[in-house]
Amino acid sequence: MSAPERLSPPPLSPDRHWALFLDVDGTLTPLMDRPEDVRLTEDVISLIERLDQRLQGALAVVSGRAIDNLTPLLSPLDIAMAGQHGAERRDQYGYHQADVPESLIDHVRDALHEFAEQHDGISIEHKGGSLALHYRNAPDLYDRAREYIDNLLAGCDKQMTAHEGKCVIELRTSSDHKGDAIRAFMEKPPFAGRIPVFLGDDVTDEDGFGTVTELDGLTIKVGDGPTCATYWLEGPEQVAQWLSDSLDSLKEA
Ligand SMILES: O=P(O)(O)OC[C@H]1O[C@H](O[C@H]2O[C@H](CO)[C@@H](O)[C@H](O)[C@H]2O)[C@H](O)[C@@H](O)[C@@H]1O
Repeated sequence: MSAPERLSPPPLSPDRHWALFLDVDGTLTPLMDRPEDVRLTEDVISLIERLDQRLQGALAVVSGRAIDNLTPLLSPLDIAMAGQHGAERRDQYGYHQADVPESLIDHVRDALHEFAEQHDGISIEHKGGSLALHYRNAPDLYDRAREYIDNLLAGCDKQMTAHEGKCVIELRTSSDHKGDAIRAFMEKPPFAGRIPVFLGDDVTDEDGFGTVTELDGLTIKVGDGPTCATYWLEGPEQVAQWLSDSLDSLKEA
């Protein structure tokens, strides 16, 4: 992986059939101190709605958030979604979730809350089948948090794995990743037979870029950081502009 070359993506052209996959935090919306304070603007919601119609439903958000959390965030949209980095998916075929060993999740959740109670600025997000420890408001505590998590997971026979994101350590039981979710969507209508396009900003989006590259699609990295994506956009504002340009371009069909 290398730093992106900062090649601007062209808008989606009307002569091809595209399937659009969108990350949420850092891509559709700027990062904020607290995940629960994030809102999508009405403009972005409207763009997604019109693109979803134009692409005949071949649009999905692919997020680290839980679907239960994405649903109100994206309201009133009723679109395909993958949550918890691919551990769950919801589309016209129903809801699919990787197996969740609940006693393990409960044990790890309690241990993480214990750590958070002892360390100001640390917060825990419980997503159902996975968990996240946020340290954006206490970045100096990263080393201590990572060591605590490594010890905790070693004591659980490594049935969960830890993944780094932006000021967050995500703990998952599922080995599914964003690329697996995109591949699963691409196997069925309305996605099947189309060219996938994925926009994402974080380390965990690299799995999505890898899969989309294998499927001969387009990959767009948002913001700084090493990536295997081909194209680059500076931030959520530029993403919204690209979505708007793509919508205009697709209307020409
Ligand atoms: O895959 P995404 O849709 O980008 O979700 C990744 C994680 O996003 C959220 O955390 C991040 O955004 C927060 C709000 O801006 C920020 O406070 C935090 O530091 C970031 O890591 C979300 O809370 C996580 O569950 C997602 O996995």
